Parts: sequence; C-alpha cells; structure tokens
Amino acid sequence: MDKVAKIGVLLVNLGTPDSTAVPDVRKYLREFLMDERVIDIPFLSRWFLVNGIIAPFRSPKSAAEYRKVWTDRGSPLLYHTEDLRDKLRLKLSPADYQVEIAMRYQSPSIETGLEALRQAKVKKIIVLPLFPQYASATNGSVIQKVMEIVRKWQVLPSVSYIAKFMDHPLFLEAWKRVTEEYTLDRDYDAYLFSYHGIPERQITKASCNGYCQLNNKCCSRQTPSNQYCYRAQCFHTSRLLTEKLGLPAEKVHTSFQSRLGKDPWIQPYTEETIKTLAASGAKKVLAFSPAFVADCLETTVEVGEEYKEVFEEAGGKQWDLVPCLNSHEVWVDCVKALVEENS
Ligand SMILES: C=CC1=C(C)c2cc3[nH]c(cc4nc(cc5[nH]c(cc1n2)c(C)c5CCC(=O)O)C(CCC(=O)O)=C4C)c(C)c3C=C
Ligand SMILES: [Fe+2]
Ligand SMILES: [Fe+2]
Repeated sequence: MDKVAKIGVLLVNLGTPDSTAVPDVRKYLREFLMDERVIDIPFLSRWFLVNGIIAPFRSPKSAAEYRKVWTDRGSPLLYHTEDLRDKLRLKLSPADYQVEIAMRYQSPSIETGLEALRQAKVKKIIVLPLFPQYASATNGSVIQKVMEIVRKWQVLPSVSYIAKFMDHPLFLEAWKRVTEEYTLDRDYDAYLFSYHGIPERQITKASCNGYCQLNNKCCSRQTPSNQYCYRAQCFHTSRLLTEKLGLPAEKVHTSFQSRLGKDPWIQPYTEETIKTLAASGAKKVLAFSPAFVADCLETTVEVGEEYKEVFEEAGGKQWDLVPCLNSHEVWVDCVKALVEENS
C-alpha cells in the first residue's frame, strides 16, 4: 500500500554560472538578464542591450570576480544553498517532507527540482524563493517560472508560494546571532544596511493605485498599500533589524547597491551614502547585506571589497561586513518554521 503522501519543498536562489570560464559566465548572464522581469524593457531593446553590450563586455569582468570567490565546491551561492538544504533535511521528518533546491538561472534548474517532487508524488508543493523582500525581478520571477512549468502538467499540483519573510521573528533572530558571532563591538560610527537596488520604474509598476512615490513619506512605514513595494520592505527590514540588534537608530543608514545602466534606480545609492558618511567624519562602519541570505559576488566582492575601497579612499579607516545567514542553525530553524507554517 502507498504511504501517506509527503509535502514537497523547493528552495530557490538566484543562479550562478557552471564555472568561472567566460563562456559559462556569458551563458548565465544572458539567461538572467533576458528575463523580462529583471530587465523590464521591450524584447528587442533588451535583446540588443544584453547580447550586444552587457554580456560581451561584462562577462570577462564577472568571470574574474567569480574566480575570487569560487571554491572546490563551486560558487558560494550554490554551496550555501546546498548546505541549507542538507541541514533542513535533518530537521524536517523525511516521512513528511521532501526538500529540493533550484536556481532560477542555470543549474540545478527549477524544472529538475519540480520533477523530483512530482516523481515523489508529493501532495502539495511549497516554493520558497530565497529573497527576504518581494521584488518582481526575484521572487516574482521564481513564482512565474514555477507557474509556467506546472501549468503543463496533466495533474495540476497544489502549490503555495512564500513571497517574503523579512519580518519573520527567526529571520531577525538569525541576523542577531550571525552579527554577535561576527562581532560584539558596538563602537561603530555608523551601521549601513545595503540592499540590492532595482530600477525605479519597477517600484512604480508594483505600486497599488500609485501609492509609492519613491520618497521617504511612502516608504517610511509598511501598509497594505505598499506591502509589495521593494523599497518600503527594505526600510522596514532596517527598522526591524535596528530594533532587534539594539543599534542606535541615529547611526543607522539604508542604501541600495548594484545599479546597472543609466536609468534611475532606487535611492540613496550605497556608494554616495558611503562618501557622505566618510565626509561627515565616520571612521568605522559595520555593513550588512540583508537582501541576500547567502554570500555571493554582491556581498563578498561588491560590499566587502569594492565599497571598502570607496570608504577608505574617502577617508574611512575600518569597514567591516557581517556575513550573510548562509546555513546558520537559526536560519535553518527559520526556513523550517516557514515551511511548517505554510504546510
Ligand atoms: C539588471 C537588473 C538587475 C535587477 C533588477 C536585479 C535585481 C536583484 N538581484 C538580486 C540578487 C542578486 N543579483 C546578483 C547578481 C547580479 N544582478 C544583476 C542585475 C540585476 N539584479 C547583475 C548584472 C548581476 C551579475 C553580477 C555579475 O556577474 O557581475 C546576485 C549574485 C549572483 C552570484 O554571486 O552568483 C544576486 C544574489 C536581488 C535580491 C534583486 C532585487 C531585489
Ligand atoms: Fe541582481
Ligand atoms: Fe514606496
């Protein structure tokens, strides 16, 4: 007789090239940036921008950056996600849950992860995009991809999506524990929460009835109208973390990194915030990357190295970066709780 059906869990992170070879990085960047939710401009313009400019010129530079963080287990984004899966499997009963991982772009694919769950005859699927704040470019893209795949199945599965989790108590507790394990020093001149940016137009497009005006009035509190405003969610995360970590609110700053192209992205930009901090006399800064759960190029290289240089060139003395949650036990507990609360 068949056993009682389990619940399938699919954890999805962004993606990573198969290797640090330039052709693999180019293939990854092409798939990633041709996503209409990431570069949300008309198809032909996107095609020429990605294939004619970004992929050819950026791939060698990105490949060199990947080489800095690559290990014999591959890309950090991938192996941290594998470690998270392995630890979660130990915490959830295998009789009740089957846990798989996927990358939105490249490997392991979402198709492969969903197919493993289908073969396991799960009774429902819980999809957790590993981005704490909802953005169309990340969680939205993962959810759309899952929908595109399962809509072709003969038997349509029951699927639930965890669209954001930046206010989950265990997410905040995990950041507290990781921070305390990194440093107990509270003698910093400033604390900087640097989030991945997105183009301003993506905020406007996700806004309810024109609520989001991209200013501090609309983003300074969370309401039903701006619950999916990525900028408002980031400011909300900063407020929650400030309280949880017991940081002096007047020393806390929020900013947005990784701008690509000439269009306006959400502000303030991290680079300008750092220069302003240094100009106002800050010598010692503690930085956090709370839009990411696993360390990757954007944290280790961009925040940990490039922004450190910007700070030091502007007169700063000490730039410290708190690592991401990676596969910390409390973060694994958070994912377990998210899964159980949605079961
Ligand atoms: C061009 C538009 C981009 C949007 C919009 C965007 C949103 C976005 N991205 C993340 C998380 C990650 N992005 C990463 C890398 C990355 N992102 C973009 C562009 C956009 N991102 C580029 C061009 C790159 C590649 C950088 C390079 O290879 O040089 C990564 C890191 C991947 C890794 O290290 O393996 C993550 C993670 C979020 C959370 C987000 C919107 C909220
Ligand atoms: Fe990105
Ligand atoms: Fe807003």
